[in-house]
Amino acid sequence: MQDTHLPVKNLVFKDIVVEIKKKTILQNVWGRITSGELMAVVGPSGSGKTTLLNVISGRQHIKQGSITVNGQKLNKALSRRMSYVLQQDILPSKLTLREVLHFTAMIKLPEKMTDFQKKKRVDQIVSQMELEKCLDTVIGSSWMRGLSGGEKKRANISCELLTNPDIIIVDEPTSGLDSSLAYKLMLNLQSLARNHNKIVLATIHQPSSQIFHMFSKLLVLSNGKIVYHGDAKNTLDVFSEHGLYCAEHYNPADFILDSVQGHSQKVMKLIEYAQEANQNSLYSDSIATENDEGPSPNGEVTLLISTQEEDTEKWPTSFWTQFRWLAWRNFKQSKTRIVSKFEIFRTISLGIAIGLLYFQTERTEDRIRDVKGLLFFLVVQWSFQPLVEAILAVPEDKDLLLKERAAGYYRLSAYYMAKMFVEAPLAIVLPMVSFLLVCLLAGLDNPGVLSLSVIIIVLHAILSQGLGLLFGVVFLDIQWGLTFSTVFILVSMLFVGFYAEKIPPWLQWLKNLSFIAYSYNILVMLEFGNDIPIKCLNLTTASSFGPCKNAVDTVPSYTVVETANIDIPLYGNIILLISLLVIIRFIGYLILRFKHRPVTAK
Ligand SMILES: Nc1ncnc2c1ncn2[C@@H]1O[C@H](COP(=O)(O)OP(=O)(O)OP(=O)(O)O)[C@@H](O)[C@H]1O
Repeated sequence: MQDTHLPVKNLVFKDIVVEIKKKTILQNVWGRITSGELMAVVGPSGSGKTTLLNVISGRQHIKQGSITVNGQKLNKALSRRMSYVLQQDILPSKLTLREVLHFTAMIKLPEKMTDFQKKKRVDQIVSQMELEKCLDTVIGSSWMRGLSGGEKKRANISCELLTNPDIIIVDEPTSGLDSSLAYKLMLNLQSLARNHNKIVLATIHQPSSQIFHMFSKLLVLSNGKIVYHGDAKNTLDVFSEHGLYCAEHYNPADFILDSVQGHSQKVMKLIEYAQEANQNSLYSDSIATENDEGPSPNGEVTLLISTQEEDTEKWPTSFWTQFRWLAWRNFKQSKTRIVSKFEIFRTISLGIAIGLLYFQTERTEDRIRDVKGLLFFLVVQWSFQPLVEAILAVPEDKDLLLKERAAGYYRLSAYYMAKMFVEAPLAIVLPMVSFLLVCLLAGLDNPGVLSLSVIIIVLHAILSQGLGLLFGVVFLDIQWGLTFSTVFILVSMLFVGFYAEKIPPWLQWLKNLSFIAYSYNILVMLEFGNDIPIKCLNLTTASSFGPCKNAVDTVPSYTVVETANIDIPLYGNIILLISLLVIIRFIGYLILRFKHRPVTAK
């Protein structure tokens, strides 16, 4: 994939200053790493290691400083030659490792590679990371057994290695692993640097002495400042020159970490020494300064890329490929929820129960309210069910989406369309089956009316699902999503006019927001908007239905619509329903795009 590129020779970062919420997290941090080297970033917890990796990978805004690759400022094209393995192993829990690697290869490797070449690339990585034995094991989660911690970490790294990046950034690769697994994993990373000429940059919390000796370069941070930066093998000499002596047989990494806790006089001297080294070596470095235009005025990572380059290289795969593979993965990940026997049982049994309650309802004056009640109930049922399902579906892949967006895996539009496509059966098949079942049992079986009503209930369910996705992406939290949606649906129900016919004038406007009202009104107009006769009761004087009071035997059905206080005509309601459906989906997309824009990887 990189054949057409010049090889990456070095990565240099200079004078990096990061401030978060007015707190200085990194202060004049600098460093240089060349291909074939493994650089470790060590330091006490909270010293700024992850922040530094976020900066180098272009995911954290900086107040000051610059990052260059081969002397060229970091830009989108160069960023694509880096891979960032996050500390957390965020992978789709229900897929097997083989499926995850296959998906990643299909989405991330360029379209011009054949499927065979992509498969070969996967095999190569699997063998490099020694993952052959667990290819058919599911990834797993805290609720479901799957890959072990070490396997999951290697799986995570493998996904990032598929594109054959030149710069590999890994945050805490050994956390949670036992010493032998940690050692093996670091051997893998060392081999990537040494044998494949990559630049490998990793933060390590507490390396063993065996692991320490694998590092070519070391960068020691304390409270956001550099205490040491240089060859790993020279670290102890520099420390001892400043009065910090490591006892024989003591783990050098432990010694370094113990020494830099707090800012003693000796550590302050080391910080000064590191700053001097920065002045003396790095600024005279011709590679670092070549093509370097200095820090951007606002201190942010400048993305120097031509429009043409961006257009042609922004995504490795087309929208269609991304949509297809995202739909495939989404289905695999959510199929137990989408094709759920519980869901089918709930829908059918509830359908039969409702159908039997309203069994073969006669067209008589006293049953008009029952039929309207049934239609109202069905609309409410298909408001709650798809909406709740969609709210539960969004947080399911929140972390995965944020991680993959930050790494530029795919277009957000491809993700959103795939999600809608995969979730669609819940909003199409189930309401359709349930509605037909209930209506046939209840005797609402006029073929013309029934077929149009089914379409309306499906549109309503799709709208409710869209609202669920919208609330899901707004809150990205199940509890908040469910709480808000319950209030929203219950208020929408109140404003239909079914429970309260006289709504106070100052609250009338809320009627327009009731999405339930549009669908319910349409169903009433379809069911009663014809001249099929309704039998009046004999009690003409006591009749509760106005049109029957004129001592007539029957009245046409449309008199129900005329007396129903519906102020928008049938087509107006249909247009409003469809418009709402499109607008809600679009707002959901915009919120996902702009509210949850990935900035940092942590
Ligand atoms: N979004 C944020 N808001 C406020 N403070 C933050 C934020 N992100 C990071 N920090 C602070 O920045 C400092 C450096 O954090 P960072 O995660 O880079 O440290 P670290 O060395 O990677 O720590 P650890 O080894 O525990 O992962 C910490 O004090 C942290 O609390």
